[in-house]
Amino acid sequence: MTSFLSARGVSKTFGNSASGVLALSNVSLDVREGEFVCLLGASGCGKSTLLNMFAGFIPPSVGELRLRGEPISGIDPRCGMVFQSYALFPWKTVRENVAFGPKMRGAGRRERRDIAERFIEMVGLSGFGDHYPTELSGGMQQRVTLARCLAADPEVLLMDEPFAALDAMTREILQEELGRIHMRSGKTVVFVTHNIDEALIMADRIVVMSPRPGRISAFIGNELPKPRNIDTQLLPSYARMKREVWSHIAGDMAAMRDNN
Ligand SMILES: Nc1ncnc2c1ncn2[C@@H]1O[C@H](COP(=O)(O)OP(=O)(O)OP(=O)(O)O)[C@@H](O)[C@H]1O
Repeated sequence: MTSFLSARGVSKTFGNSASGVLALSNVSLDVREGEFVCLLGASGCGKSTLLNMFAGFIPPSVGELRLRGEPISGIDPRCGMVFQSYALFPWKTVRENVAFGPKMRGAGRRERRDIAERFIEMVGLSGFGDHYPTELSGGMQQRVTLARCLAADPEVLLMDEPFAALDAMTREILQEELGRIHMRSGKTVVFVTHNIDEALIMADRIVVMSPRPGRISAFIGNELPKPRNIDTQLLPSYARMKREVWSHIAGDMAAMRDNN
């Protein structure tokens, strides 16, 4: 079976090979269509580097990345990226921001408006279509970013710590909402985080990464029942999973200390 999104033997060195930084070493990963994968690990283990390679922003030094069996050789409209900072057009309204993707692919005025309204509603911002980003809170701006990405209808959502800048309560609400949107849309998601709870709430599968050099140290399937929300964290199975994930991360950190 051809995997939907894959990395095969991928390494990345920044700078020249003699004095450069080996950010990723021999990473292989297969993401199934519709799967929600979290890349989890401490700072500097290459999570963003791997995500940026899936997005086609940077090429690997060694190895290959593929989407639907085709090599990823540059930025591909089938992949939508959501960053930690909101990256909205400040001079456009919420509706215009969300309608940007459909406009780029040639949708007419009416269709653009309908699509924008649908996604604005999906992220819980009905009534804010005429507002400008600066008139919204950080959490609302991140909802707009998510709506804009979804409205462009990418096959894969690549998300780099999208909720890291938000307060804890807003983050939990948006995690729940993204989980709901994922269940409904069936999109494939690769989501970077260094937060174990976030990975446990969001992921179908957690890919634990460790630093120096960045590599994958464990794949952990997450069978916690869905939809997941704050109550999920009270389940005994949640505590068991958290202990399992933490034991991998703590093991990696101990190994790193011993090597220093
Ligand atoms: N453009 C670059 N030039 C040089 N080194 C880089 C570049 N991008 C990343 N690196 C290095 O590669 C390594 C992995 O970085 P990366 O940002 O992928 O890690 P990360 O796991 O996403 O970290 P964080 O959680 O802090 O964002 C780090 O040592 C980093 O300094």
